[in-house]
Amino acid sequence: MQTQDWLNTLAPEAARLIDTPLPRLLAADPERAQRDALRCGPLFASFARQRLDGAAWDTLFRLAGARGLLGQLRRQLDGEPVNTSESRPALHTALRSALGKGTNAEAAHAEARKTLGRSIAMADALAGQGITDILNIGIGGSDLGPRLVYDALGAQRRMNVHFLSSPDGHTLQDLLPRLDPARTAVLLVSKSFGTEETLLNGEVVREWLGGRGSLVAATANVDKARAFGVDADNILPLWDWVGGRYSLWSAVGFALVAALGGDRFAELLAGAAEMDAHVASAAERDNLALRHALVAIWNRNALGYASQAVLPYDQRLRLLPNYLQQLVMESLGKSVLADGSASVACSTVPVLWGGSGTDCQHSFFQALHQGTDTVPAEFVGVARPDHGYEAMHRMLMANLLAQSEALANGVDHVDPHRQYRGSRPSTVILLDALTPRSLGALIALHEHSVFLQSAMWGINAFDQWGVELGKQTARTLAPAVANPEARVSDPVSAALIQEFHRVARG
Ligand SMILES: O=P(O)(O)OC[C@H]1O[C@](O)(CO)[C@@H](O)[C@@H]1O
Repeated sequence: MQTQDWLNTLAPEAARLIDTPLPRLLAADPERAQRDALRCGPLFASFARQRLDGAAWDTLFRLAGARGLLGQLRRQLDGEPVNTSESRPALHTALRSALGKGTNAEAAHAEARKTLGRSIAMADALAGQGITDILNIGIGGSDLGPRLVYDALGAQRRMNVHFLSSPDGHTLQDLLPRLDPARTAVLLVSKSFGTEETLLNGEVVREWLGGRGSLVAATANVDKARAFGVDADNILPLWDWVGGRYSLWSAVGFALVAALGGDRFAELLAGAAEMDAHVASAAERDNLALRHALVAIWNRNALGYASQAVLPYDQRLRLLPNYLQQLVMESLGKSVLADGSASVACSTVPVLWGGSGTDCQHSFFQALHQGTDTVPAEFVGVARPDHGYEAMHRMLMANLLAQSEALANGVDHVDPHRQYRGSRPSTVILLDALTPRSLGALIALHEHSVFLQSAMWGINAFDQWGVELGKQTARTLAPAVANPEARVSDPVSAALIQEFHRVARG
């Protein structure tokens, strides 16, 4: 089925529902609260407040079938070359699951198990040598995943982890005086070992180490890591079949293995594997990732919503929006078909943004409730906290639930300033507790949803050519930033660089 055909099929459903108030849909079908909610292990999700009714869901499931979405997911799990522009499989699922059939997937899983064993042994050895701190140097997928998980689960840790991503000397200036080179392991994380920010940060820190401490690398480019000065024994491999933003489960997560311990890292993998198994085997209507993806498609392509807010109501998950920004926007920010033959005939990625509750209620929620644009929201809460302040947790939960309800139901008021239109859709995800297992499941759910959305749109979720031009342009401007005499062809850049030199050099 072609894009225009499924768009045409959705259009009458959208026309029927776009002006039907969500409270009316909810009142007409109270059972949707139960029917449109699913659980997988420690994760429960309710889609009942999406602006959809039974007939629209039926249509979406029919289109998912016609586009073969779950069949395409199977191809990804089995190691087919779903990353078409780079002719590679995308086997991040093999890092945690033995679900994939066929030689590619099985070999990938075996490699991953072997490397995990090495990572655990190396991390234990570092702990035994009195290493107290890990400095994780990496950016994008080599930073955001470990950072999210460490922030979420690092309260119980055997080592501290510090993150250095951007080439901003302020971070280093603040960090290095607090670290003892003899008790710090520096971890260079770069799939390519060619990312300029990571290499520059690495050079400065290597000098600071001065031969003390340990230098460890996680990379697919072992030769470059060795040339940089990392001992072969300290290099953990990555593979071209894992995309950077999907690589948390590999040696990219070495800082987590070191800080949380091998057992808790294995639980993170097990939580993701549990979600993999669910998504690979659940029937369409019971399939959490498919539901999640179809809601995204509905909001983007049927209702035309151009942005999506992610709202964790747990401070430990405050980095979730940052993490999902890369996962979603780098994966789905595409406008050509996977085979490059044509432009996509529909809108693709929404702008993903967000912040943690309840702080966000006092910053941007005004716009969510009364702004002219509707922004679908995803609330993420945790039922059982890891503290004993019950009144605080009750207040946090009451606010999460209230916001989803208020956005949906709105309220009529004679004063237009106090009028809430309502009908603003949201999904509520509740984790039983914040554990490695539930966090693994939550992240894997989003990975699968992203792939299913890409399959609906016919785009490649696993390349990121869009980030290359900026990198190349930075290389061409670098000489002029260093030397005011160097020629710059773009007149605006030339003027900005002159202004920079005028102020910087005094
Ligand atoms: O791990 P590497 O190769 O240093 O790349 C870091 C990040 O850079 C990107 O290629 C984008 O610039 C991401 O996809 C990736 O996660």
